[in-house]
Amino acid sequence: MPPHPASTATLDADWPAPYADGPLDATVAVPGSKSLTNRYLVLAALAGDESLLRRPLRSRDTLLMAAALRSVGTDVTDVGDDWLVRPGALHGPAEIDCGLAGTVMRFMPPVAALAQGQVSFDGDEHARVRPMGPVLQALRTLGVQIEDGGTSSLPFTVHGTGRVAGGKIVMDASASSQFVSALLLVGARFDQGLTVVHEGKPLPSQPHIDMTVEALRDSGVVVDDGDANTWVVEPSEIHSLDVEVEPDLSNAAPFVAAALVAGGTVRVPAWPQFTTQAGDAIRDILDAMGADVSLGRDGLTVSGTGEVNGLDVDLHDVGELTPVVAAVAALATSSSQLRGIAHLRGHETDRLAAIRTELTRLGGDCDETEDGLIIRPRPLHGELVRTYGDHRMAMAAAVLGLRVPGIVIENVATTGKTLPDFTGRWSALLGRA
Ligand SMILES: O=C(O)C1=C[C@@H](OP(=O)(O)O)[C@@H](O)[C@H](O)C1
Ligand SMILES: C=C(OP(=O)(O)O)C(=O)O
Repeated sequence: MPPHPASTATLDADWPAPYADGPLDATVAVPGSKSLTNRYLVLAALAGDESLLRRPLRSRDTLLMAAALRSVGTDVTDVGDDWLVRPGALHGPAEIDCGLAGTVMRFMPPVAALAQGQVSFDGDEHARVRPMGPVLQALRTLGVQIEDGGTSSLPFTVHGTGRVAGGKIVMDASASSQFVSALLLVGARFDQGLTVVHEGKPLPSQPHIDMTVEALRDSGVVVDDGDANTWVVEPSEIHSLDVEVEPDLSNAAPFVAAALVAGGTVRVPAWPQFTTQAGDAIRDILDAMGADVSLGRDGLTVSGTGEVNGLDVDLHDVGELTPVVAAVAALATSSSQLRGIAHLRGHETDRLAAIRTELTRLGGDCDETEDGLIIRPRPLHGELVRTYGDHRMAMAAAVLGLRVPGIVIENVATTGKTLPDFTGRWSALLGRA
């Protein structure tokens, strides 16, 4: 399929990460949450009337989601900083480019099942090895016809008939919480609603499922999540939304971690006091690693001295933070163990292997365990850090660069997956133009 414009925005440029030669003093405005933006987009496309998403994230993953929804009949229009979403009759034929976005490749097939016609999906080369099977299998169980050449992965084609009867599905979502979220987001539009039961090893990223349930309830959908690993979505209309998208707290993580690593203070305005974003956990993590962290009405303030403690932490709920936490841990004065993150092997890249390999190349000491990483701080040296098309590997390398002279980040534009102008924002953090 021809590349979508949102897919061609990456330049392979290597970027010398700036070294911090003094304490930081910066205020960083962080753009909207990827996870919230893409949930709101899907719900707005399925709603009965038009929705307004205020200050959504515009990055590769969300532009791909908007493009995917447009291609099946939804009108997504820029209104200043906002997006006006007008739902239309869902239809094929359409070709959807998922890029490397887990949210697009998992959330869109159930939407395509509600479209009349054929919808084909493909994405980046690595997207073809990200786990996808349980979503396709669940849709087949519900009677949806899908062709995937027997691979249970991208590329595949969904043959929608415009309606899905619904009912109950049992799936193993231990590889990704997005399998559950994907089905819950559309369940109210199935004739009988939908019951999803997870059976298997523990679910990762539970806060992301809670975020889905809250977004559904904000749209007037009745969801019963009272029993563990079971969600019941009543059939109903989906109400239109008028929502302000919170800043992306996982994208904020490298910026606030910088205050601990380099010393000084970093403030993030509009940090929500209550949130379903898993990335909020960075506050407790940085506190445990030695930062002074305070959340007030004006936002979050993180201060540090440059002295970092190691920690033992279970990141099962918030795997997104792993690369940045690993970078901070590599600069600590004692060892760290990061647990509960075996599922990161199916993320943008095999993140456990990528972190171990790159820290080792820099002179670090990092071991992979069955479900995580052990990091023993060692003096690190400057080197090209490979990013494997993973935005969070690039952000982690920038954190290391604050304290290790000579770090160069390969393909820094990969950060555009979830954060526009990362290099400009990172330079501004250090007071550089
Ligand atoms: O639903 C979401 O928005 C997400 C869920 C999580 O996925 P996994 O459960 O696959 O880790 C998270 O890591 C990802 O960045 C975003
Ligand atoms: C795992 C991530 O993304 P995705 O939504 O593509 O799964 C991530 O952003 O860290």
